[in-house]
Parts: sequence; C-alpha cells; structure tokens
Amino acid sequence: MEVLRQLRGFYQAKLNFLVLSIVCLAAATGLGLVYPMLLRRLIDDVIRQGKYGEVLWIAITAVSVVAVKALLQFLHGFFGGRLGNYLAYRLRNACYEKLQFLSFRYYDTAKTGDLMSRLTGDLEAIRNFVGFGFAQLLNLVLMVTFGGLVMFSIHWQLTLITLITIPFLAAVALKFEARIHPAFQEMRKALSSLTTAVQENVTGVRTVKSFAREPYEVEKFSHRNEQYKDNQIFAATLWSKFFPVMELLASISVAVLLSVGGTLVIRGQLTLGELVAFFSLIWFIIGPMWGLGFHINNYTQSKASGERVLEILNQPIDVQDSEHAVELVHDEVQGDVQFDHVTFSYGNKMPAVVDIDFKAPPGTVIGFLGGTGSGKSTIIQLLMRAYNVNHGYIRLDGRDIREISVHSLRSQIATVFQETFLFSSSIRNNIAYGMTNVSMEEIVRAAQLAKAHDFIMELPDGYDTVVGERGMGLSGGQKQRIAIARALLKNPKILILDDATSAVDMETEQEIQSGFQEVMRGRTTFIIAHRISSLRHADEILVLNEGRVVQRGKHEDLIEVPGPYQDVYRIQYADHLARSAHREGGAEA
Ligand SMILES: Nc1ncnc2c1ncn2[C@@H]1O[C@H](COP(=O)(O)OP(=O)(O)OP(=O)(O)O)[C@@H](O)[C@H]1O
Repeated sequence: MEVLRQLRGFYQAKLNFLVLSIVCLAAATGLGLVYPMLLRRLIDDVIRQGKYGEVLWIAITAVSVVAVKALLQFLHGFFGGRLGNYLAYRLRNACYEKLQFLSFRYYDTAKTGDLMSRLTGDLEAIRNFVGFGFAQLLNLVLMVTFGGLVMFSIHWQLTLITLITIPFLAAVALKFEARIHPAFQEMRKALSSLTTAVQENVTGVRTVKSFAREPYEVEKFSHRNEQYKDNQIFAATLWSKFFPVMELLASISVAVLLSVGGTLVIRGQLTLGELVAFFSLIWFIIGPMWGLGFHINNYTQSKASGERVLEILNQPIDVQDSEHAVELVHDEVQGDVQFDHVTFSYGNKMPAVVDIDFKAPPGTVIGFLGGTGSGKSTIIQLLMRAYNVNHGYIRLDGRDIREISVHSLRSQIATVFQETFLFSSSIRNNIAYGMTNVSMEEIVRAAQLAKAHDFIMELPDGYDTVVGERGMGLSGGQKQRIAIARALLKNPKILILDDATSAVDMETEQEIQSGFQEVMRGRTTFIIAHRISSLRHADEILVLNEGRVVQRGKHEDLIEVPGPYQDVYRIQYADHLARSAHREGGAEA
C-alpha cells in the first residue's frame, strides 16, 4: 500500500472515480444477494403456497435486479477504466519526462530493454490493479462478508458446517499464489532477456553478419526461448493443478450442504427454499476463493511494478539547476571558456581527467589530441555539464557553469559526436532537429556549409528523404555531414567536434573545415581529432595522456619539440616527410 500511497499524486484528481467504481461494484455484489432470496421466496412463499399469480412479479423483479446489476457492473468498469487509464497516462508522461532529464550518469548503466519494459509492462500492471484489481480485492471481502451474513441469518449451524472447507480453500489459494508468483517473476525475467536478445540482434545486425555469427545468435535466442517456454509450462502446470483441487474442495462443501441441509429439510428444521438459497449463496463465498490467489498475485505484481516505476521517478538528478541558476541571453554570450584545474572521475574509478587548465577566449579554436581513453571526450562532456566536476571550475564568460541553467548552457553549445545519431524521419527534420522556427533556406545553407547539400539533392526525395532508424541507407561520412549541418543550423557560441570528421575523407574534411571557418568566426570551437590535419590551424592544441595534459602549444611549435605530438606527426606525415627529405637530398646533390 506504500506504493499506492507514493503514486497517489498521479490519481488523486480522479479519486472520485475510484470511490464510484468501488461503490458500483459493491452495490452490484449486494444485488447479487437478492437472487438467492428471490429463489427462496419463489419456492417457500409462492410455489409451495400455490400463489402462482406472484410468479410474474418475482420474474419481473429478477429481471430488474439483473438489469440494475448489469448497469452497476458497467459503471464499475467505466469508472475503473477511466481511473486506470488516467493514472497510466500520467505515469507514462512523468516517466518519459524524467528520462529526458536524468543525467548522463544514469544512462551510463541503464539498460534499454529494462527501461522499455518498465514503461510498458509495469505500467500496464499498475493500470490494471488501480483500475480494477483494487476494487475486485475489496469486493472479494464484501462478497464473503455479505454472503456469510445472509447464510448465518438463515441457519447459523448449517453455515458453520458448510463453510468447513473455506479455510482449506483459502489455504490452497494462498499456497498457489506463493508458488505462481515467483514463477511469473521468472517468466517476466525470461521474457525481458528474450526481448533484449531480439533488440541487440537487430541493433547489432551488421556485427552479427560480418562475423558470420548467425548460428551463435540463433543458439542464444533458442536457449532463452527454451527458458521462457519452461517457465510457461511450469506456470501452466501449476494452474492446471489449482482448479481441480479447488473444485474438489468446493464440491465437499456442496456435498455437506446437500446431505446435512437435506436432512434438516426432511426434519422440518429448514425450508426447501432456504436450502436452495443456501446452495446459491455458497457459490457467493466459494467463487471469490478461486480468485483469491489471482487477486493477491495481481496485487503483488503491481506492487513490484509500482516499485520499478517509482525507482525511475525517484531517481536523483545529480546535474540540475541550482536555486539561483542564471539564464543566458544568447546575444550576450561571448563564448569565453576557462578550465581551472579541473579533475573528474566516473564513480569510484581512477580520475579520467586530472588538473586540466586552459583558457579559450571567444572565437578561438582549441584542439585535443591523445590516445584512446586519454580523456578528450570527458573534457567536452564536462563542458556540456553532463557531469559535475570533482575539483576545480569550468567557467563560461567568467561564470561557473554550475551557476548557469543547464538548458541555457547547452543551448549555447552544439556538438557533433563521433557516432552520429539520426532519427527515423526526413533529412530536413534531422537537420532541423527540434527547431520549429527555421526556414528551408536556412536548412539548405547549413547543409551547404557541411558539404551535405549535393548528396542530399541526389537522393530520390531530396530533403524529404526519410532515413531509416539510425540513418540506415547513408554512409558514415554522409551521416556525419548531416550531423554537422544540424550543429551549424543551431548557430551556437560554442562548437564541439568530437572526432566529427573521422568518417569523411581528407578532401571533404578540408572542405568542411573551410566552411567552418566561415560560420565559426567569432565562436569558440573545440576539436577532438586523431588526424593532425584537423588540428593544425587550432590556436592551441592540448596533447593528453592518461587524463593529463602532457604537451600544449601551436602546431608549428609542437612539431619542433620531441614528444608525443611530434611522434604522431611523423607517423601521419611519414610519406610527406620522406618526399621532402628526398627533394632536399636531391637539391643538395
Ligand atoms: N561513462 C563512463 N563511465 C565510466 N568511465 C568512463 C566513461 N566514459 C569514459 N570513461 C573512462 O574515462 C577515461 C577517459 O575516456 P574518454 O572517453 O574521455 O577518452 P577519449 O580520449 O575520448 O578516448 P577515445 O579517443 O577512445 O574516444 C577512460 O579510461 C574511459 O574508460
């Protein structure tokens, strides 16, 4: 119930639906009791007394009762459905919104399949319980109480004897629940791992095929599928045992009722009508027992689901606006970036970057070079405030970025990542991503600057060509150029190119960079690259090794001093250097 309490804010506004749904169901249940009483009257007061004229009235009453009961049941479904759907709708929106604002740290360990199942299966379980399960569970108690009271009022001794099997029925139902619940949990886990297998297979289909690992994938899926099947068979076997046992116990009650009740009728201590009414009432109590396991299971499942959904909603956001966060005004931002002795580590790991210290005045270009894992991307992520620094400060126009609202900070920055993500939409929408007040001319201009316009025009529908999920159908270089166009369209004060031109050839890279120089005038640019050619025009190049700056300076200076930069330069320009040496040698000779 703690879970329901925590979720209260999401259904509070429609609490009247919950009340109405319960009232309607309880009223329908109450009316259900009229039926046995009518039977009793029909037999004892009408048929046995020979008052056949009253049969019609009893029949009309019975039909009216059924009609009202049906209406009440409809209203219960109507209000319950409204409540459940309203709750699910609000929870879905709240979870999705939370997922948008959760920090990068959360996504470092989050699993896509698991998140998807929380937003679908778990929400469905909560919807069902709050909409219907809760009222049904309450109704179950009402049915047993109402039914028992009416039976007691007719003949309490017979009631006690007849209900002798009820504790056993309840025990079997609860025991069944205790066994079926873990079985269901296993089934859910198996289904989740099955879904994950399919999702990973589709996402990584190129890797699978290029390594010819289809048989391995089939084997992996088949193994998980078998686990799922075994779980289902186990659950089905439990169900198949449950119903006969319950029926057997229920029939004992009926047998006791008929023998003891029949004897009482013969002795004149019970009327025939009362016996028939009893026969009808007993199902009022046995029926709910059959559903007891199901309803409790429903409750425990929705409780577990509620906890999983609440886990998302209660997730702390470690990067968020401070109380007095400043909103930046785009036209006033200069783009002056300063890293002041910044150190940062992911979790409890060794620091990913140590004592990073540099200044990037407005309009300058800063380049980062370093081996894999040397901390280049981390520096950029810290600038976007994907994570908070552990030590030191990052300043934009002299202000600590923690004092700036996260949204307005990121609005000034456009990043082109190493891996381009394209949405399954048109190229035009991919370039304009999320911007509504942008004209086609601006989109085309950005594409031209990114050297994407020509190849886009060659596609069947030009800018309206819909690219598949993750940009399938485009080459790596084409996808990167679209991503660059997207960044340029944003017209940011700070541009980050995280190995952004790695997938285009040297010639295109030159072209794109000359385009950049045109649009990036007066804006601060950070370039992460493995090619010296991408960095040689930078105002300052920082060479990183194991999270520390080991060399810094301009290209012309760095190639003159022995060190990692010169080593990389020699490797990348080996041909060029050899040719120059050859020419110089020839000239001397
Ligand atoms: N999300 C993360 N969680 C934990 N550790 C991380 C995470 N991202 C990076 N690291 C670690 O931080 C260190 C620096 O990684 P970073 O991605 O900044 O390197 P990089 O220089 O950009 O490498 P590359 O050129 O391969 O992209 C590495 O040791 C890496 O394992």
